Amino acid sequence: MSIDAVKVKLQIWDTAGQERFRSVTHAYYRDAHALLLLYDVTNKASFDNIRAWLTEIHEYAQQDVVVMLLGNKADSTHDRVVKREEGEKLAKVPFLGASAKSGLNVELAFTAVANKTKTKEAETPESQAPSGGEGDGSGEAGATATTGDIKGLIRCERCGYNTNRYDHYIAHLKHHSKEGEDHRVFKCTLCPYTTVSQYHWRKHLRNHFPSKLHTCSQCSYFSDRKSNYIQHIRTHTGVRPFQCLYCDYSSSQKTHLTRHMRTHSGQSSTLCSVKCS
Ligand SMILES: Nc1nc2c(ncn2[C@@H]2O[C@H](COP(=O)(O)OP(=O)(O)OP(=O)(O)O)[C@@H](O)[C@H]2O)c(=O)[nH]1
Repeated sequence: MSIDAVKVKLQIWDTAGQERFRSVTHAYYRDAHALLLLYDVTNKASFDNIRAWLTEIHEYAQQDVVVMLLGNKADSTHDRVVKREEGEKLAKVPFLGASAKSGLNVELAFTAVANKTKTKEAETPESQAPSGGEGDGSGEAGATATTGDIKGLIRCERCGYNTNRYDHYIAHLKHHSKEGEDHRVFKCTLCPYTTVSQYHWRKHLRNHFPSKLHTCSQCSYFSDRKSNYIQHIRTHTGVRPFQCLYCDYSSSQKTHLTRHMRTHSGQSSTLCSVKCS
């Protein structure tokens, strides 16, 4: 397949899933660059087996192997016994609902792992995502299975921005190509989420702080405590409202002034370095 005008050759091995073939399977995935792990959404046992497969992968596959979990037969909405959320929650690997019958997300799954494998192996940071790979969004119970399902799979090598959506990634790349563009990336310090959109960043933070949150308009700082936020803002404005009574020292933070004052009172072994040493 073609990824960003680069031809990527995939050699695909369909291994037998049954327990009795497991030892044969080890040999297959030992040298694999990527593994697509499938279960049948109409068969609970196949889903329950996934944990065992993940353990095997952890034990036998290459450490940096690209793994993706697929909940197949998404078209069988009436017979579904494994909810989509269960698949998403099962492992910290990208998940897609798929259907070999309707073709839902089949191409996307291969494109995504090929892209990830290519990016991982490329020495240069110039790797880019493919421009296609849209899922048709049909067949998933209560949810649309689209490109948006591959969590954090696509990462911008230039700035660390990562997304689960190709369309967002492509939009993100434009930030790098525009001359003079502000390359700010907004990061969540509580989880790996990053975005170039301040709007989405604020929206995301509400997941962590549903009630009150103060976000800095100039950087990725946020706090649920107003006093901390006000203190942070002074790092941008340069305002230093806390003045020493004995010398020229001033600080943006009260705690810094308190520490400084000890140099005058003799409580600190350090001497004041501003004027009165
Ligand atoms: N409805 C539906 N049926 C499917 C889908 N994929 C596979 N099947 C059916 O599920 C059955 C098993 O498919 P296989 O491709 O043999 O499954 P497998 O996992 O390769 O089986 P092993 O060879 O035992 O590992 C067949 O009857 C397929 O027609 C799908 O996406 N939707």
